Amino acid sequence: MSSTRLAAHLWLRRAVTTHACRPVLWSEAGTWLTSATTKTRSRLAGSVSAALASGGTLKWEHLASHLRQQGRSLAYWRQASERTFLERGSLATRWLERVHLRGRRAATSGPSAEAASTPKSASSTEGSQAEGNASSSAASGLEFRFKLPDSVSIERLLRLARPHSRLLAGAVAAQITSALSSMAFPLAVGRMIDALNAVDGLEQLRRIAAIMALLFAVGAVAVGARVLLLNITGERVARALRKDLFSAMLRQDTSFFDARSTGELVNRLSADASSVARILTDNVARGIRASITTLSAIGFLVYLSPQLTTVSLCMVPAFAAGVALFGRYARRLSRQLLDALAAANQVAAERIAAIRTVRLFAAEKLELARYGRRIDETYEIARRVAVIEGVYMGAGFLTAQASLLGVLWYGGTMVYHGSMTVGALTSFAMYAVNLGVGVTSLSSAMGQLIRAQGAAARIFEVLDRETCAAAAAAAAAVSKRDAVAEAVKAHVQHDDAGDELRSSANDRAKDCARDNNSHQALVADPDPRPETAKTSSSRALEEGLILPIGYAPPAIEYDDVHFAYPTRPEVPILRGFRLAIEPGELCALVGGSGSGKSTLHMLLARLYDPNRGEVRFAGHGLRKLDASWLRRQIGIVQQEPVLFAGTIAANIAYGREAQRFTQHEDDAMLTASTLEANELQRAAEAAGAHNFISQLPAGYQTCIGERGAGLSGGQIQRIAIARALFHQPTALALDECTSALDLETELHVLDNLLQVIRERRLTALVITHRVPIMKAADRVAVLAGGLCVEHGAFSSLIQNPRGMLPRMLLSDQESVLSARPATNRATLASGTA
Ligand SMILES: Nc1ncnc2c1ncn2[C@@H]1O[C@H](COP(=O)(O)OP(=O)(O)OP(=O)(O)O)[C@@H](O)[C@H]1O
Repeated sequence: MSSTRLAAHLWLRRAVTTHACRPVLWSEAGTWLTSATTKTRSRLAGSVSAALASGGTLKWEHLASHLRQQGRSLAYWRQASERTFLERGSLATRWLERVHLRGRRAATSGPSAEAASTPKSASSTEGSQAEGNASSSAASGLEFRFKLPDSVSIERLLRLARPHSRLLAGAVAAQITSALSSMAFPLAVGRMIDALNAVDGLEQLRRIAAIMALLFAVGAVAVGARVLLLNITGERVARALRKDLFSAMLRQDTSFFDARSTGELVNRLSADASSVARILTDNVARGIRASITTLSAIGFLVYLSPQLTTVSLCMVPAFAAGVALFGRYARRLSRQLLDALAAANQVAAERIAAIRTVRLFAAEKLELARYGRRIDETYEIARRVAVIEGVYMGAGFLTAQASLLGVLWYGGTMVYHGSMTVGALTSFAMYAVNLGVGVTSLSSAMGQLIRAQGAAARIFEVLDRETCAAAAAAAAAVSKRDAVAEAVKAHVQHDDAGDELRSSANDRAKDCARDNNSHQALVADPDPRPETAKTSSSRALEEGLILPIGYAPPAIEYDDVHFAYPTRPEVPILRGFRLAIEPGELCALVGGSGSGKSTLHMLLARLYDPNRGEVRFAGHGLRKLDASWLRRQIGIVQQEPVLFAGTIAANIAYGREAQRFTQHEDDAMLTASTLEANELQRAAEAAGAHNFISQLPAGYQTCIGERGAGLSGGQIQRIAIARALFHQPTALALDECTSALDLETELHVLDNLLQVIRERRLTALVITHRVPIMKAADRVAVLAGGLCVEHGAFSSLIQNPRGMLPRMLLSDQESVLSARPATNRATLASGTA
């Protein structure tokens, strides 16, 4: 095996074994990877890790064939000099996501996928790997099982507590103290019994009692300290886990959320995190205490009678075998139980969030039954857990009792023959009981720890999942050093900022290129707005490229964009969409329902990446840009905007508040009241929201409920528009954002918006069915069949009798007219279409 292939092989193995999976056909991967660059390999490593972490069963043949395709494409990519490895990596990422989804479907569709992945196939493959025989592996259609781990290693679980090791050490010290103080008790009882026959018995009794009183006092303090320290440690572990988990969730790409429910994710944050934390800390302490009890009990037993100790320990091997069996079964059930509970919570969370819909359809009974079914499933698994726990604990108890009986019988015989005192036998029996308690408690702690592994697996699944965006960001960081200098030059030339600014920007670009830590690339800032209002800030963020575009409106370009949603990879939405919007141009986007108009916005904001082709903002491929910066540039108003519970002012200021927080994180949360009231009002006026807001009792400080509860649909839309405008974007992406308004208000709001777009010279991509907007737009683009079928001025498109636009408007009009009473027809025909 050549050194490159060996490196590729080692890489893939590392990526895969990290997630405890069984990979096959190493040599196949090696063959392809020899032609890949180091960077591509590292990208792909991330992708494979992500796919593995997400679980499912992936078909190796898919992976192999796609790797080959990637190899072919690589030659093409090499020719296209302006494209970086980043795109290649990203394509690989997307493909792996698709394979992952296929794998998930295969896993859910039946046991065949599972069956195909036999240990035999794995081992035979490892054999082929050792041989490094590419041809034999290529011919094979073996499967390669990406298995979601049922559990994580106990070692990894224990590592969660490492940052709190001091507290934990305190708790352990307290635990040891309390365990040792109580371990002296049986010895003291034996001595007391034997003292009754001694000459100075009373004196001995007094002395022993005094020592015991002291030990008990120390033990009581130790118990209190242990409980306190353990609780605090548990809470700290839970806090850290939740923060890490939430942060990992926020980092995930949008398709991650398409495939998972809110309830399930919230369940991981709440139940799983606290279960892991509590079980971890409680059981670590309990396990330590049990170990001390067990070991010291054995020590005392050996000290009192080695012969009798042998009798009492003869049951231990049988018990250990029981523990091992129980562990395997309990781990699997524990994971199933958590999954079932999460599914039940998902139903509850979704139905409670949509309680109005449930009521309107009088579906309470249906939902109760649905939830009941889920909970019954949970109960069924919990019942099985209870049964095996019961059997396990019962067997443990029986072992302990049998061992005690053996001690009493055999020890009694020894006392009878005079080879042991009554006191010693009493002490021995008590230590034997302690041993039983210690072993039972140790095994129970192990059992709990095993169950925690199941919950932890659900948490690590998210924590370990590398996102497409993260992969791209990492790649961007690598390529940014060169790109920043290039971009600064390009944009300063593009901008009207003048020679002075240009030279300053170039200076900074040179500085930046000199800077080894080019994550901190600073670029020129010709933006005269106050620091807090800048959207094209020169501030360096950690990831991607930040352009110094200042007031200059950006160009937006869709270049041969192909796209299918990751959750439905087989349904193409865009099939080579091309559209170039000039800086400061207002483009109206028209198309049938479901044609992919909103998808174009999603791609522009980089909530998804195209499968092929590129979206460019201000001349740069989106993958090269810092995603947060990009999103701050674009004011998006979705068709059904979502508001958060809080004041109206806080909702309007949301984007800017987030920006400020990112830039001055130390300042803690900025409240809306600290933000500029006048500007806020201007944004609301432009959105046509000021009038109704000022009529509310608390005006801008009026509190609204979750998802804007307490406001009408039209009011929510207007606040969302104000939120987008207050954000100070350089581009606007509006998605039928006035559809909930009455015609008069809508025209008023649209009028304001058009004025703002013109005044601020915003580049705008407005999805609409409204003729006034199409007329006002510089250009109308028509989307059909995943393509831009025509574009141009409204006046010219509408006059083309064979064009799409007239047909589309006509069919819209006809469907509206046929649905309305005759009296409205004339008005609608002349007013709207
Ligand atoms: N998250 C998603 N996952 C999978 N498919 C999706 C997703 N979002 C949208 N789609 C599908 O993509 C297609 C285009 O959706 P999109 O929302 O872009 O259409 P649209 O043109 O904006 O429609 P409308 O005018 O009705 O809002 C639709 O067929 C839709 O079912």
